Formats: sequence, C-alpha cells, structure tokens
Amino acid sequence: KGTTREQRALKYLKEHARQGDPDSVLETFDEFCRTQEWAMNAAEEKGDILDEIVRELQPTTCLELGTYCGYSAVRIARNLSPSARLITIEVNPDYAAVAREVVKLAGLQDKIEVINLDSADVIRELKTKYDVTKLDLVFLDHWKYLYIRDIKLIEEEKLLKKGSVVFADNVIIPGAPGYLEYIRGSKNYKSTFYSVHFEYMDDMKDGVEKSVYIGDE
Ligand SMILES: O=C(NCCCCCn1ccnc1)c1cc(-c2ccc(F)cc2)cc(O)c1O
Ligand SMILES: [Mg+2]
Repeated sequence: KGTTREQRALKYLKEHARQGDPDSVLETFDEFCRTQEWAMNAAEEKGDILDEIVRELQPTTCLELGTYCGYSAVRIARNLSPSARLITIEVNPDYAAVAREVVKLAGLQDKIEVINLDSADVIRELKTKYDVTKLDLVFLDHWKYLYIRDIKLIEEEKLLKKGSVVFADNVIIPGAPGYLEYIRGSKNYKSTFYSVHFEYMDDMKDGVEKSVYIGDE
C-alpha cells in the first residue's frame, strides 16, 4: 500500500472535512475510525469529558503529551479562549507530520504548537525556551509507562498551580498502574476516575483519570 494508516486518515479528512472547521474535522475523523480504520484517538466519550474540563477550567496554557494525529489537540484547542494555547509533544516524526496537517485543516495552527521531540526534554525547557510560567491543563496520552516520569518532572519544574488539572487517558487499556498508584497516593492531587468505552469499541471498557492539583504552588 505504501501509505500508513495515519496518512490514509489524513487523506480522508482532506477529502471529507470542511477546511477551517474543527467540529467537521473531529466528526469526520470519528466517521473514518468507525467506517474505515480504527485509530487511537481519544474519540467521542473521552472527548466529551475533555470538552467539559476545558469549558469549565478555561485554561490559558495547555500541555499534551502524545499528539498522535492531533485529534485531542483539535478537541482541546477548539474550546480555548482567543489568547490561550496548547503545546503538544509527539516524539514520532511521522505522527507529528500528520498532526501538523490535521491542525492546519482545522484552522487551529495559531493556537496549537506541535513539537517533535522527547517529552522530558521539552518539559525541562518549557519555562526558558517555550515562555511558559504555569500549566493549567495537562493531557497525558503518550507511552503509558512515561506518565509517571513526566508528571514527576512537571512537579519538579514547578509548572503546576492550585487548580491545575492533569487528565490521563488509558489508565485501564493499555493501563498506567504506576501512574495511578502515584497520583492517587499523592496528597497534592484530588483524583476522579471515569469509566468510559475504549475508543470506537462499544463493547470494551477503558478509564480516564482527572486529577486536580491542590499542592503547594
Ligand atoms: O500507546 C498509546 N499511545 C501512545 C502512542 C505513542 C506515543 C509516542 N510518544 C509521544 C510522545 N512521547 C512518546 C495508546 C495505545 C492504545 C491501544 C490500546 C490497545 C490496543 F490494542 C492498541 C492500542 C490506545 C490509546 O488511546 C493510546 O493512547
Ligand atoms: Mg490514548
């Protein structure tokens, strides 16, 4: 075939979604994943919870770890206020390239910055190189064993403030046991578990964890 699943998804979006319309891009991506090929997007149910968090929190600075094709980046950014922005990190160059195209198709390139680097390296430079003071929202959706490494690094860099929200995908499938134990055992967070369907699979259950930072600034 010569093309990757992600490239086929992008082609479908370019052919079927309305340029500059984030809602159309998301709806079309969900349709592609339900009718053509499955993909590891946060999808409708997890996306609805993400929408709720963004609408209530009205974050100014958001960080996403694990862009993939940009589905959740578009989902977050479409609800951000004019001056707010999302930094999303994707270590895989092929995913990052597709994500940049999806972000452009949605017309959100002024709100979303896709960085094709290792998450730890970027987290260490957020204050100095990326002009970040505090993170209002963090979405964890990259390699599951990295959630705990990176949340500890984010704390070490003092990037969270009272009320910051850390939202983690896949805490059941594939699972992030070390992260769950850490975040639920920490006095600095108030965590809530949501039982949700695994993306595009109505007969499989996954879980997402919303943790509000209440620790010292
Ligand atoms: O591994 C996932 N995501 C990370 C992808 C690579 C991130 C690379 N990166 C980015 C930044 N730093 C590193 C993931 C997997 C699945 C899944 C579950 C069951 C199954 F049978 C197949 C797949 C479902 C998801 O929702 C996921 O998010
Ligand atoms: Mg995921």
